[in-house]
Amino acid sequence: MHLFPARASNSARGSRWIRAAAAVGDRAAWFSDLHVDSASALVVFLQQAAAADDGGDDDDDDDDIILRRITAGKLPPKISPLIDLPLPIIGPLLNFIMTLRNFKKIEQTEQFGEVMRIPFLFSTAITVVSLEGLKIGLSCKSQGKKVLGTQQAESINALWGRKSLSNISGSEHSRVKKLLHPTVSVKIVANYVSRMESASEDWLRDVVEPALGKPTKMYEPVRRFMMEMPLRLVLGLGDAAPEVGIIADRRAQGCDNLSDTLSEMIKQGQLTDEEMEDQMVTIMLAGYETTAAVMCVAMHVLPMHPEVLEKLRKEQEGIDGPVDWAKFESMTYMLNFVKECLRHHGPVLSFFRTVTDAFEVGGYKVPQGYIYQYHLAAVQRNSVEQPEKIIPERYEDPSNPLNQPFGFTPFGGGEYLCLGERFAKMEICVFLRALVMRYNWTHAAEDPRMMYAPLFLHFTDDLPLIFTRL
Ligand code: HEM
Repeated sequence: MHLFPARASNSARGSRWIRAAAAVGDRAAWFSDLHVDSASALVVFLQQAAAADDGGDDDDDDDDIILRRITAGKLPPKISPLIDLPLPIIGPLLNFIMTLRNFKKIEQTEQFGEVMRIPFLFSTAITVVSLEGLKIGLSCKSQGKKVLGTQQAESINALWGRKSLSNISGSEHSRVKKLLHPTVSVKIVANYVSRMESASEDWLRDVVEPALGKPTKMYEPVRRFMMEMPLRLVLGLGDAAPEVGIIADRRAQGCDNLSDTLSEMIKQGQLTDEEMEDQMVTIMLAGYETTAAVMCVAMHVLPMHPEVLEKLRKEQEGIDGPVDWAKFESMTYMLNFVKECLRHHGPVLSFFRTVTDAFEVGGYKVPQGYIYQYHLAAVQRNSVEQPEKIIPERYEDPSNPLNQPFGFTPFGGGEYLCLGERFAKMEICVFLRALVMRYNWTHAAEDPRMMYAPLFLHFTDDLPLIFTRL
């Protein structure tokens, strides 16, 4: 599947993308430096799309979304990554960086306890690896009182936008989120099931088939693949949409017959253009790396769990294609397997909030003004027996801690609960169905390397696998 065909059918869009991509080059490097890897990868993807899309006139580029933002000089000067704090004291920072590696956090907890303090010169972060800490982080409340507010690095703010769901709070956040829910409803996401199925089949044909029998690095190709789907969902790109996701053009041309997120937002007529733009950028960035990571975790664990693979195949063999929403919902074993992948190596390590009011966690006082880091991945992984093992049946047992409130939170919770959960699960299940029905595979490297860098799970050796046809 190619989102942007090598020859663009028409268009104003070619020149716009090419000019913006040219301007963006060094900014992409800026992002890589900061390890804001997802932004960097998306920029490269867009540049390549521009290169493929070579037609066009000299239309103005007012509406280019990510590119305009990146080239508009809105970015803050280069300072420390992630939480934009003043210069740190070296020891704690090194410690902090080291803990991002895989599940070192769990080992650290054994050494230092579940609540750790990271002093910086002018500020302090508290990092909490416990269920109690997670509950406070997700609900933003302690003992019923609101104690946490949003906290994003200035660099992320600049890229995602000040009106991004991730950067707004309180009644503004509730209003925008309420308006966004219908744009990712079952009705909308269901439209993408068959697209995801055919896109997955095309992708397997293009990427896996030519590599049969040879070690092939899967992580990067999967990531690139997963960049395309949010762009389709959000902007309708490559589908019926008349233009490259442009708010003004879309409004002018009418979108009554379109059902992507942007068209739905325009039809609602309740969000400003800035609000819509920021949500689109947010969804594009939030929506691909996470999903790609889960698909790769699935590919990583399945060769070590042949009994699970067999059950997955059995379930899928009982479901005739093509898949639709009802068939997707009937994939209960597959859904439970995907949950296990999310538990085994949740794609999101942790999140940050700002302490707006002092509170206590794990017997420690957390003062106002501190930064609060709560951990999703490590807490969940630790919450079951035999955490290394993939056991989809865990989700069938109501007494399992995973099935208790806050027991399973890879998509977050509370007011900031992931907007794309439904879409993500559909994408992953439909992709895995296509994969397990066609191939067997083994690891080409003995010890696949995974790490959180900085907050999202990455396969640093690109997950080399060897596929054979079933
Ligand atoms: C397996 C895949 C995914 C995982 C594990 C995941 C995880 C998360 C988590 C943990 C949050 C909460 C952030 C916080 O507490 O501040 C979140 C928020 C969000 N996610 Fe996802 N996500 C995934 C896929 C997606 C997809 C596919 C989309 C879009 C189509 C998406 C869009 C969003 C948005 C817009 C938010 C912000 C919600 C808000 O602030 O109210 N995510 N996600």
